[in-house]
Amino acid sequence: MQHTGLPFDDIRHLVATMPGPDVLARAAALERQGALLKPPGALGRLEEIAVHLAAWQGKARPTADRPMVAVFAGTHGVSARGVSPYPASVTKEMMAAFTAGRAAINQICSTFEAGLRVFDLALDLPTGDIVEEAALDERACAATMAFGMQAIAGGTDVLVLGEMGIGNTTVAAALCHGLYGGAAEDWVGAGTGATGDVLARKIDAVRAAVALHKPSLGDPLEALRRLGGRELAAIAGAVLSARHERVPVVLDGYVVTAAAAVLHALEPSALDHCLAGHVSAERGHRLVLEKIGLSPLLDLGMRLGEGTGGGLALGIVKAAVACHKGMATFAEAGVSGAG
Ligand SMILES: O=C(O)c1ccc[n+]([C@@H]2O[C@H](COP(=O)([O-])O)[C@@H](O)[C@H]2O)c1
Ligand SMILES: Cc1cc2nc[nH]c2cc1C
Repeated sequence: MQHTGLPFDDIRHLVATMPGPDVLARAAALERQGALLKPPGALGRLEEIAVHLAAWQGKARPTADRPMVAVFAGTHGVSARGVSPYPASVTKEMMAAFTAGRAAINQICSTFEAGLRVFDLALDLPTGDIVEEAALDERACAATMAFGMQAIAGGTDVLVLGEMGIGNTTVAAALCHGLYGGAAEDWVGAGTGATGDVLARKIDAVRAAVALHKPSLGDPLEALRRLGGRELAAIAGAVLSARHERVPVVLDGYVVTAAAAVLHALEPSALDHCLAGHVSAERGHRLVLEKIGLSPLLDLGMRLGEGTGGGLALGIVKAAVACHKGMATFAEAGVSGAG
């Protein structure tokens, strides 16, 4: 990696040198898909998913044997403005629940035999309040992105990204509003259940934060450090390192998608190795998915975060891989093809 002084330069270099899909693996997977015991296309998106994994893993026979859910947790200065019904202390309390195996994401990981890693990103140190200052300075943002690159350490074949952070649907909304414009209201939803005054403060905070940082928002990494937070920076780093290590990624809800959108804004092909696990019920999620050109696998009205929607989509990913791997071909089964 080049070291030219400014921390974001290293990130920009990683974005500029991302590998593309393995076209030979993709062609081989497609050829097998065409020979399997089913009318062509009859497995719908399961077929696309298997071929996507083949192309981005660089394997003619894709795998989902060692899936990993990585949950990044951060604390947000803006939460002191009363933009969430819950106090910031819930973030740490939920970390204890993840460790004890008692949160929703633990049950989803057990269901699909996925690993779970939880990362505490300086939870005692809230980021700057985005309405008054940048969430992070450049060095801290780049360092946190580099930290997020650990998500795939030790080896995994599919990475699901999740997050935990009271107040982070406010920063996700600010980031999307900063990247894509529109009105603040287009990007702000209930989060953990904001209504009335809480929701009004949330909309005001998003509008004010974007107005304050406006002159710098042409650079997506500046948008991330000014309007985002530690878990969002780590998620962007994890998406980027997964690309370099040929690990396909499943995105979770609004917050994870907003973080990934930063990379898409830097380079439109940056999320080509990603699948959208689901569309959450959070206002803004469907719109940001449209902006980055991803179509969600599931739409179950979920709005929890933690990687739960992405983790649930792992079940579909695993089934897609199992069909691609285990089905007989027409020739093997001795079944007649179409006349
Ligand atoms: O990602 C989503 O779509 C999503 C939608 C609603 C809530 N959340 C979760 O709720 C928390 C943030 O909500 P809030 O109201 O505190 O901004 C955070 O821990 C997220 O994981 C996440
Ligand atoms: C209980 C609770 C669990 C969560 N998981 C992700 N965000 C959350 C927010 C709350 C409040």
